Amino acid sequence: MERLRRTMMFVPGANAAMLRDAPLYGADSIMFDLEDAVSLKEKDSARTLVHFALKTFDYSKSETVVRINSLDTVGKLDIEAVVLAGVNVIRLPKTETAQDIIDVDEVITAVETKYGIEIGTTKMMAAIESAEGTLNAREIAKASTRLIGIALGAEDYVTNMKTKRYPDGQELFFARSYILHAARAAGIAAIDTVYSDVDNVQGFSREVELVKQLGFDGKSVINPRQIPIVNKIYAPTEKEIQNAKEVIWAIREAEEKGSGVISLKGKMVDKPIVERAQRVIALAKAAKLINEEEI
Ligand SMILES: CC(C)(COP(=O)(O)OP(=O)(O)OC[C@H]1O[C@@H](n2cnc3c(N)ncnc32)[C@H](O)[C@@H]1OP(=O)(O)O)[C@@H](O)C(=O)NCCC(=O)NCCSC(=O)C[C@@](O)(CC(=O)O)C(=O)O
Ligand SMILES: [Mg+2]
Repeated sequence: MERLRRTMMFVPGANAAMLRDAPLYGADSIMFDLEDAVSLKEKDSARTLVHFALKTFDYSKSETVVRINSLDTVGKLDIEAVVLAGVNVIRLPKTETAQDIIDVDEVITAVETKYGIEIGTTKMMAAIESAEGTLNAREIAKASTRLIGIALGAEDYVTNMKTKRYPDGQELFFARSYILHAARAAGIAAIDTVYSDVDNVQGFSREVELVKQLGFDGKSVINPRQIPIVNKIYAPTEKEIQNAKEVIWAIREAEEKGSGVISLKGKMVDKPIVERAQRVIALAKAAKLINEEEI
């Protein structure tokens, strides 16, 4: 079953207390930031802190992600420190081209080789934060077998587009749609961007509803208070769960009978319906609306 990534929580890499407490909030992925949430003079100490946090604290209930700096600054040092500490995923910010991904992939391979780590262990994500990156999203999403997803970084993107964020999100519609299509065509995850106004629960909820409707796997978040809101919106309804269970039971029955055609209440059930039902069940389990053994 594919991993759920409803929430990917940014944790500033220089904040030791936040690094320690990050696993308490139940984010599907914890994203330690060495890039824009860390000032220039704290880059080295944040890298060391994140390295030791990864080795010391128990993050096993979440996926661990580190947002590195670009390779033309201190990115290589970031990669070495976090690959050695066993991070699950490296997120490259401000990805412009497929070559950016290939370059980072090569550095990761060199580090894995140096430390005897199996090549390919460390996965990658690309954050797309500009017009150029958006237009290249299709090639970016297929640039490395390490890639598990691509994400929109909307604050940098709207700056590049000479606009700002509006409550209805119209300014992001093309980027969201294109990034989502690029991710789906490559068979990887699509993660929506952050919502910076932490206290605006209504605005945040509206945005989560929108990106769920579009098809995003989840959202980058910046504060633990945003996690239960995303989880609640991504949780399937009772009716959706019941329908999904009936679809799964119908496939099982068809398989037992050796029948290739699945029918439910007189209607044919085909592969996409089964896939959607499986995702509903995975989301319901993650939201603890049904237990693991139930289906
Ligand atoms: C927003 C705020 C200052 C609010 O502070 P507040 O103090 O009001 O928070 P409270 O709710 O009161 O905190 C209650 C308790 O939770 C703890 N707590 C809070 N946040 C926590 C957290 N993140 N991790 C662990 N712990 C946390 C806190 O320590 C306290 O613990 P305790 O004292 O024990 O009770 C704070 O959250 C925060 O700093 N967020 C991270 C910001 C950040 O990383 N920005 C960079 C990434 S975006 C970017 O770069 C743009 C982008 O690149 C994005 C893209 O690419 O997608 C693009 O272009 O769009
Ligand atoms: Mg950014």
